[in-house]
Amino acid sequence: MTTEQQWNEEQQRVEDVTAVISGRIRRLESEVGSVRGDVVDMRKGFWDEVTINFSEADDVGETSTSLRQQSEILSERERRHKHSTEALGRLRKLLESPYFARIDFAEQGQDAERIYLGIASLLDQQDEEFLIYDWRATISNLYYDHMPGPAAYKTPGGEIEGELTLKRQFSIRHGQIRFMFDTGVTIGDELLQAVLSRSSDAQMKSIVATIQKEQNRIIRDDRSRMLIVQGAAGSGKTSAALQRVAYLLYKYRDRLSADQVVLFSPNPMFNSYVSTVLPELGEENMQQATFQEYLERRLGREFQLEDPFEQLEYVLSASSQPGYEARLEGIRFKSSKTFLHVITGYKAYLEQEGMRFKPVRFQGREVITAEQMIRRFYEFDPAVRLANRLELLRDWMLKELARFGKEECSAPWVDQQMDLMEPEDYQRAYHRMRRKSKNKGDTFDDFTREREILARMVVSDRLKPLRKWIKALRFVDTTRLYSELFLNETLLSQLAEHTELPREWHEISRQTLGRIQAGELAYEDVTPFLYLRELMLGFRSNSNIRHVFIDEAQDYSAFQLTFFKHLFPQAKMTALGDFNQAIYAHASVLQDAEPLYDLYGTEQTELISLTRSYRSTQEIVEFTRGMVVGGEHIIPFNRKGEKPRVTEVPTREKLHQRIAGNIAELLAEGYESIAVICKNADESAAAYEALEGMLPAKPKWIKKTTPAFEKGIHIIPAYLAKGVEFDAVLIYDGSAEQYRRESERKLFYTACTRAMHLLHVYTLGEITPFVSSQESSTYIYTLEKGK
Ligand SMILES: Nc1ncnc2c1ncn2[C@@H]1O[C@H](COP(=O)(O)OP(=O)(O)OP(=O)(O)O)[C@@H](O)[C@H]1O
Repeated sequence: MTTEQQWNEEQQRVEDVTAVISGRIRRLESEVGSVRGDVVDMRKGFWDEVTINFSEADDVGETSTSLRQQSEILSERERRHKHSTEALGRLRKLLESPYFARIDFAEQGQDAERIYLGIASLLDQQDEEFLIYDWRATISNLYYDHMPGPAAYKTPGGEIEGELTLKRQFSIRHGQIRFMFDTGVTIGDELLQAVLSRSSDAQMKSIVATIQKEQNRIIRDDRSRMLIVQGAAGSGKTSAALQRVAYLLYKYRDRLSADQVVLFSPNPMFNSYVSTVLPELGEENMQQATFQEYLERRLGREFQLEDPFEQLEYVLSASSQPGYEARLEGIRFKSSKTFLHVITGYKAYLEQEGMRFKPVRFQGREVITAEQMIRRFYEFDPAVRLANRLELLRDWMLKELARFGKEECSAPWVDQQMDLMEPEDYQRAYHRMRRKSKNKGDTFDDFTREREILARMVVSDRLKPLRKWIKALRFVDTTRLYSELFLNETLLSQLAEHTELPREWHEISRQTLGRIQAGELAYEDVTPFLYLRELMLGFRSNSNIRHVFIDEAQDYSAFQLTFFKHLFPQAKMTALGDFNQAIYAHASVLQDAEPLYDLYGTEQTELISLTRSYRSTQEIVEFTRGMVVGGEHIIPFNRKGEKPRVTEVPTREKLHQRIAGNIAELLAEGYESIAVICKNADESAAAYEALEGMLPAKPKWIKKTTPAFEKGIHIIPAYLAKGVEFDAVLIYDGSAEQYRRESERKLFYTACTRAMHLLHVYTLGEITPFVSSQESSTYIYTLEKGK
């Protein structure tokens, strides 16, 4: 316990530090104000101050120097303005809450130094001593990694040893200490308790004050090229990822900017959910994207692309349709290592034989036939890489096309076309001719030359799209090449190197080809298709990105991760996920970590596991962990709540009455975010329609396109609830009818683990085996009889 005197001393310090912060804010405000004034003024006067006179050659040089100088001054001021505005933002945050912890550390043989930790550093008036240390500074590690007693931290100059004599935590708001206490074993169980007991928010929160030791390892990992985090539901993977971004931006601030970091997340709503964490820490947000957005950008114009949710909806809802099992087998196969191997082997095969090209057609005639192209292509030196040979072919084709164009000038259609030409076209031709004649020293009053140039112009205009098409290597028939894998079983077996093909291969092929013919690509085909294309034509990459974060990494296949590697060749990767939440039908990259290690090699790869779950109460974790393999390793955080309830109802009408009644009670008790989690979109639609009129407040029906996450009552399919959390979760229908297949186990687990404080499973008829196989003491069961 801290004494009153200690409290008063600390309060006094808070006031002293706050006064320094206020002073600095005032100073910076007037500076920012005046810099902003300058910038605005300069913008206004920009063109007035530079002399524009292009009439004399000398003046041109002078003018551009003058322009350059002006623009340099302007951008320097803008940089300063941005810098000052950011500093001001951080100071305002510090004014709210200057620090959250104090540690006293005595280096060997020296007196203890008091170190206060906050979201940014602050020096005293003389710029000599740190009043606050940034939580990301090396010395701050002492707070996260050590309990009172002997302790050490690493600096670039070596390890500093000593003793941690005090570890104190604060909650400070508006210059007042709300609570403070000295902690022992772990980072403030009390503070963590307090933080976790709060109700959920529409936005994810920063966890700087309570980062746990194992999470700190993730945040500060500097060595690995590939960092894999396998963590239980609610173990703080996303939180740690975001703090890691903040850490990297701080540590490498002279060479890393926020736009060089990208976070891939499962859907747009999740993006909005996490978007405030970095700004809350005084940092600019990283880039955020979904993999689907990328795929759409690359292939969306050529095909109608199925998205992952459509695929999942099919998997969850179409089990009675013919061809269902084959599609499932196909999904698994197409995301497997074998298929990745098939695609890479196929490329090697194509270097020798089997290429497919589209002929160059002009007005219904084949200008260059596919056979000619194939012959040419395989005549190039086989030692030259496939992508380079395609470039050689392209150059040859462009020459062929030019030759064809020349010949075509005398074709009758060109004459006709020339008769239809407008005066502007003549004007253009005239100028062109003049230019050319000047170069050659000719005169241009020659009727035949005029005709010739006009004809060339007509032909060239007509051939322009073809040239563009050739330059973009669109003549490579990737669709035909990909289809070939499903048309030619012998070839596929050969490429699969005796790995047995799926049992229903014929049906899989039929489905794949059918979709391609209809101009569609199933989700499981999109990445392999694009991968094949990039292997042949060369990978498009973004070398500016230095850090890639992949959240919900279990939802990706090894194929997709390989893709990321090529896409971001200069980046380090952090992949965070939970194999127990792998809800897609394809093999999860986290199920078997081998492909992940293969990506950059064991040497450069590190795996960190998080087993402690912070989101849900102890009772909810004890209930949910029984549903998954290895669940016994998940450790609940010691926060008590009510046992989950399971209520079996006889009719749908009763189900809706009970859920509506329950929501009304929860709202009355002050719960602010409540989710009715359904299995899929159809069930959510039905639930929404039935419940909408029965509830005291309007619920939000969450769809895959919902852009932002808000507080309130949500009706949501389980797969969209991934990554987010709610105060109370009501499972709409946890019956055996809905959740019994192995693939549905993880979906059900994901749904239940979204609950922070309260979980209630409703079931229409017999309860899912994932609950009934549980220890009955982990939940309270009620059976409602009657019709
Ligand atoms: N060290 C911590 N201090 C305070 N809160 C924490 C800490 N770690 C995690 N939490 C809280 O636990 C909850 C779950 O965290 P988060 O969403 O990051 O977990 P996750 O592992 O990504 O979960 P899931 O895989 O289930 O989506 C959040 O409310 C987060 O604020």
